[in-house]
Amino acid sequence: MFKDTALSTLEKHELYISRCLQLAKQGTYAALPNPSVGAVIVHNDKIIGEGFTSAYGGPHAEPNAIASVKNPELLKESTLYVSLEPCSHFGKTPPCADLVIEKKIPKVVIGTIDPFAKVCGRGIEKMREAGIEVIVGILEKKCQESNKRFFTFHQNKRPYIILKWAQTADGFIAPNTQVDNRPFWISNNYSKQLVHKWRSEEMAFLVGTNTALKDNPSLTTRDWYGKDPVRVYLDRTGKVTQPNALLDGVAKTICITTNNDLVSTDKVVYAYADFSTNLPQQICDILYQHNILSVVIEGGTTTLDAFINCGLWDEARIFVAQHNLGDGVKAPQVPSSNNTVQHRILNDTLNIVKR
Ligand SMILES: NC(=O)C1=CN([C@@H]2O[C@H](COP(=O)(O)OP(=O)(O)OC[C@H]3O[C@@H](n4cnc5c(N)ncnc54)[C@H](OP(=O)(O)O)[C@@H]3O)[C@@H](O)[C@H]2O)C=CC1
Ligand SMILES: Nc1c(N[C@@H]2O[C@H](COP(=O)(O)O)[C@@H](O)[C@H]2O)[nH]c(=O)[nH]c1=O
Ligand SMILES: [Zn+2]
Repeated sequence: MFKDTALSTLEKHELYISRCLQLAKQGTYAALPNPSVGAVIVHNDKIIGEGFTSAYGGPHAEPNAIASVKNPELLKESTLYVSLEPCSHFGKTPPCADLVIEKKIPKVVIGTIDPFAKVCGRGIEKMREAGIEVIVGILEKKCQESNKRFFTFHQNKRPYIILKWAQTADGFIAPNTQVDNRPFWISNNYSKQLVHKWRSEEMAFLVGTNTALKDNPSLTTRDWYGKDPVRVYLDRTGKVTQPNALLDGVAKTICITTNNDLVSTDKVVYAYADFSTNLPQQICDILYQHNILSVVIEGGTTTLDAFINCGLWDEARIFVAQHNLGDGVKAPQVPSSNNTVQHRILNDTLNIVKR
């Protein structure tokens, strides 16, 4: 409640949309591949209802916020604040724009328009046609950033791409020769656990052929609670064979290959790519077709460099350990960015670089 308020109308709009963003954060990963949205219902400068998107397939933010209002009679005199345009289509749930109209909410303030082709302004249009006052574009950039995977997917027709690797202080990701079938570990156990948290959050993890062969990686979520990501590996000529861990069938796995004749099984889905030209873009197209909104490129350097060289990445998460290796597989380098944040994880440094 604003008593003796000095806030302008715009400041109030920004305050409530900020609250929507706080709420939306709680649903970010569970809602995928849907966006996570926050909604706040305000009556006479007082919040009377709040909600955010339920786990995928469940109700959206608006019905959750509406259901939380104790006295539904007040809806007719309230403003609905929502970080993303209310939907206008029948998906897993009915259109939220219809519900807003049905509940006779007279005013709606929206953070940003929905880039999804089936909505994309139609929710706004529907509500305006029903006589609702609709304001659009409050904290627009922040609202888009809050659903960066969803926006990248629908606007750029590719997943949000996170490059990730661990390197020694002197810039190596592995020794030249390593014990077969086991990764050479560089980062510490807490960093490793954080990576497993990311595995539970992002939709896919991808490795190159040499990494699949040398490390025999599982790419599953073991040191954190949650789902496994879709595992993706490159295998131009069919070098990765049983008993590689990537073929154990415990999680959906996509093999990108030049072999057109391979028939997908319950363990591996084969996807064709021409490795001689712009492979990263083809990988993006394949992941887009599989409805994958985010991918972590785990390495190795050849694979990471391929994405860096064609500018196909959004974020890099680089663990730097304190010890040296002297020689080995050189770590990739991303162009320096003034959008870099550094975290300390015991004796590791984690640099998060955004393009
Ligand atoms: N510290 C860390 O965070 C990590 C370390 N690693 C280490 O990295 C090392 C492997 O790195 P690296 O040798 O660079 O290999 P990669 O794992 O990146 O695999 C590269 C191979 O993939 C195939 N390929 C073909 N075309 C492309 C293309 N356009 N882009 C990418 N790959 C292509 C090639 O194999 P082909 O010729 O058969 O087609 C190529 O040699 C391992 O020792 C592993 O342990 C790996 C991941 C993370
Ligand atoms: N060596 C190294 C990493 N290696 C990455 O982890 C993969 C192994 O995954 P899993 O088999 O599921 O444990 C491996 O193939 C490579 O992609 N990661 C890191 O965070 N730090 C490290 O020092
Ligand atoms: Zn909706």
